[in-house]
Amino acid sequence: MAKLEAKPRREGLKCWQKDDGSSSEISIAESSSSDTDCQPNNNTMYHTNNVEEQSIYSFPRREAVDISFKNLKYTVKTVNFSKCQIETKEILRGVSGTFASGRLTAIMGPSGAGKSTLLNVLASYVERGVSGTVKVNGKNRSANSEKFREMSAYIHQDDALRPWLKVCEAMVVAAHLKLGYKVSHEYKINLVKQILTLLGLEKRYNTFTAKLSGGQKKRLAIALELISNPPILFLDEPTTGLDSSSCTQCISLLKRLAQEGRTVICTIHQPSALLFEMFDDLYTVSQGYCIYQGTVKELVPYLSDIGLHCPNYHNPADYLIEVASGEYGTDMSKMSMIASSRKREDINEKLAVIPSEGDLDDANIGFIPPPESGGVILVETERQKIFKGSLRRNRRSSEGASVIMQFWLLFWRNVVCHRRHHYILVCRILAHTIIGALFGYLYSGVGPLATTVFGNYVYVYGTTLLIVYTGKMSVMMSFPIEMEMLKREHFNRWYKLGPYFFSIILFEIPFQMICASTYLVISYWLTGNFVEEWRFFYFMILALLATLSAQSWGFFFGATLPVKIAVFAGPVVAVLFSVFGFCNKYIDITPLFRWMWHISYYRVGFHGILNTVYGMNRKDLTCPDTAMYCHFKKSNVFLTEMMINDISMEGGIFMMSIVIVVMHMLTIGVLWVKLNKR
Ligand SMILES: Nc1ncnc2c1ncn2[C@@H]1O[C@H](COP(=O)(O)OP(=O)(O)OP(=O)(O)O)[C@@H](O)[C@H]1O
Repeated sequence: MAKLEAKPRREGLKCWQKDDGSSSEISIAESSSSDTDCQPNNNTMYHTNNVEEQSIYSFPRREAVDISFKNLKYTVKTVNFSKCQIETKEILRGVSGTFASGRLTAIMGPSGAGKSTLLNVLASYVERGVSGTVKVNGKNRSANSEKFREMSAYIHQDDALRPWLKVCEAMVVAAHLKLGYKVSHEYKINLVKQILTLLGLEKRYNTFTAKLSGGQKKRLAIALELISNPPILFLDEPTTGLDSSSCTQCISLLKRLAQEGRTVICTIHQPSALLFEMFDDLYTVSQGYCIYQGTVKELVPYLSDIGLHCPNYHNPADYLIEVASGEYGTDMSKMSMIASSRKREDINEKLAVIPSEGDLDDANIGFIPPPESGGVILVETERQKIFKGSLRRNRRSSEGASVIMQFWLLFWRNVVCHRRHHYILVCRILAHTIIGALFGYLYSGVGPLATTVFGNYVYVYGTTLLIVYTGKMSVMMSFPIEMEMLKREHFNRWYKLGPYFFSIILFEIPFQMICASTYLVISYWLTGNFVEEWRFFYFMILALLATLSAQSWGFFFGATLPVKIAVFAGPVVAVLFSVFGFCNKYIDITPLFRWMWHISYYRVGFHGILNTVYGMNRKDLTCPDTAMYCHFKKSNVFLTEMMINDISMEGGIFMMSIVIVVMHMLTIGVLWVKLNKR
């Protein structure tokens, strides 16, 4: 007990600390003097040097939200290879509890106890395999409740942030996405600065997120979610990877957010005594059981009551983990029974006044009207507008930005990130240019001659191979790299999948077309294939469709398979398709595999390109003056011998267009399942 009563130096923690260690006299106007992109029109609100004064202004207050859950179970099916059977593993074994508003709650327990799982289940991040009830202010919450998603934000352990965005840009994009365009730009900028100040990041306004420290990244991840002012915050191990000072900063920030009326729940591994004391409540999990729920202060007396005496001068958090790890031979199921039979008067009294019926999606949980006076007067009118807008939005349960604006913002973000990370784009263009010049040099002048038809055939073969591989491989990694960020942003309702997907492909498609065109124009010209404009036009159309078909397959593999499998499965499937039609004649293919010949976009592209070169009534090829016999003088002879003299150009264009559309639709489908079937 004596140990618990030794209070940390709260004065130093109460305020949010700036990165330079000081805790007051913050002037955003001063720190952001070099701002360009994110500068508000009227910055009067920030010309205060008084932290307390700034902290009066806060978000429109939302109704307090209490979460209670009963008999929550989570089971997964695992394959036992040694026994060749599927086993069911119970990870949460019927846990119950309550997380109250205005409290900072820690979910603690040894590694593998089920902390993250409990957080995932409560945040609705996992839905399959979950049973039991979760109530929000007494209303039943369904697993896929939109209302609950709107009320909560989930901040994951890994700081999945876009490294090439500045802090202010990341915040402003999030503000546009979450608040929509009915809210003025000035308000959003002010809000962004307000939040960054609150989190001690105002001096990092123009810093790239890649250059932030671990603690700053964590705070930025929280700041991004605070824009929509959610009353519930879930955080998975927010202190992992932070030094003790950053941990203290982070937890004191969470405490402050809780004190404003939010329900803040976070998992934590093994906090120091100082950190431990900063939490209000504690929920301890071990082997899927809840072995303690109550206030931090009550922990040591409670453990003593059940015969577990925390030694003097021992960190109670460490002792709790030792108990939960079974170091004192305690039976967790028995401890869980004792914990559940224990009454928590404070929480139970509070919950008793909440009417407990109906579903959350039918309930009107929204904003509390702002006080008539108080707050920063300069922005009061705007606040009122926002508040009313938020109320309306809340009633309609609608999104922030419209779908078109979501697309536009995400596209802009994508372009900015690529522009800053441009060496990959430059490499892609350079590679196509160099290989175009190389191929053009190797097969220089083969186009018009009857004696070099096979050389030209190899050039077309190499061309198809190149554009198919560059189309596919350049995008295969897009989604695996993006997936964590996409999951976080989509789960926290920043945007819908459709606008996100189109913002990606509408950058990649034109860029791949530019790359492929660079190669095609250079090599086509150097090989002397240019005869007529319309042939070149068909050549380009077919080649570009082939590269875009491959690209759509690349997106599909990237979205479907783990990176390590995608990088070899993609090329393997590409080779498989190339076999059926690249150099094979239809009659040589085993009937069993002829369907592959029909669906191979490789074959369609390759044959179509050859037809643009030698088909469609091409004039006689040039033969040597001395030649007695010139076999391929009539280019059609070559196509007949290769059994590709009856190519339908329109059919090929149609088939590859269908491949592109179908594969993109399948990719959207796969991503949708990954994001929504959790
Ligand atoms: N989908 C799953 N399939 C199989 N096992 C799972 C699954 N999800 C969680 N587990 C197992 O459930 C247990 C609890 O996992 P969880 O991530 O919740 O632990 P934790 O308490 O957060 O641990 P840590 O502190 O190490 O992150 C672990 O043994 C984990 O391997």
